[in-house]
Amino acid sequence: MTTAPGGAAPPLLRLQRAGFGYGERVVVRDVDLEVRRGERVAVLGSNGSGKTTLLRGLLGLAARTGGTVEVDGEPAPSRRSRRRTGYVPQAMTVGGGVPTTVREVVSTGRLPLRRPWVPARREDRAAVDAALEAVDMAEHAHEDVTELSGGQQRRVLIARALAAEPDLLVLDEPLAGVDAASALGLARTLAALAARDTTLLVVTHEVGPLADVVDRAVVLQHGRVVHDGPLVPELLGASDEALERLQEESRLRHQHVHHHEHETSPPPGWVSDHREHRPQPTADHPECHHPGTHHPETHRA
Ligand SMILES: Nc1ncnc2c1ncn2[C@@H]1O[C@H](COP(=O)(O)OP(=O)(O)OP(=O)(O)O)[C@@H](O)[C@H]1O
Repeated sequence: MTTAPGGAAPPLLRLQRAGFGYGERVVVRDVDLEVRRGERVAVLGSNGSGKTTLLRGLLGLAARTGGTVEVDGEPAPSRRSRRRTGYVPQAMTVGGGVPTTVREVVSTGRLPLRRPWVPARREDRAAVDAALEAVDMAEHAHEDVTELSGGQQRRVLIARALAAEPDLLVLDEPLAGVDAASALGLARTLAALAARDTTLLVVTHEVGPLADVVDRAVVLQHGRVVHDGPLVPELLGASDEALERLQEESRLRHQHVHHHEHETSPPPGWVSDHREHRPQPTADHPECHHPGTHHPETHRA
């Protein structure tokens, strides 16, 4: 672990005023986000709000249009940061008709750490075993992945990411596209990972099934963070409409706070959406400025 000059460990992930997009198009902007070791953070937001782009951006799979990304205090993405970050993409299943065992798929997660042409070492096999155990798929290790349910396949992909022993596991909609029973199994798997203090960043539409897993929620709206804090009850089972309502409440609160000449701070978890909704500093009100810097640990439940 890298240690900051002051001696304190940096957050595992730190985004400062980060923006991401595609070509000329900026989709996510001005994101300040810190994830500390052991935190389990859900990224919520309605369709098209930029959740996947945020994940892809911090992994270096979408273009960074501004700001900075750091993993463990070092600029990311880098070779090192990629190794430390496990990624389970959205709606991906394993298949293609070629019979492959669960163990073979999980073992591919180990490849970035292995030297070419060198057979798997004992620690490689142990990491694969541990990953299979972590997602409760050890007893299926020799089965053909194409014959597993969608939920089981998703668990195999989580295990593949875990096989590289990442510090941070990033999952995009892990519960999407599987039946209710499989979603429950996956939620249990994630809860088991959470119990082992795995650091998780999970994009999800529905945080309800993950209520026991995540300890913090970040809500995106139109590519900006409008909430970063505890998983408040309004967010559980939040529909797109509920998220829109939260944003409107946030906007009204900010207006109210501003109207009262900053007598009070926004309630915990509410992040200033100052670009769109808050007045910018003017010659008349030079003090009217709301830095976006946010310290998540002050917002934990
Ligand atoms: N490869 C791409 N090229 C150009 N624009 C893209 C690309 N991928 C996504 N976008 C656009 O970026 C915006 C945000 O998409 P993104 O997938 O990040 O949202 P999301 O919140 O994850 O949505 P959903 O919940 O539907 O998955 C959308 O308007 C989308 O059209």
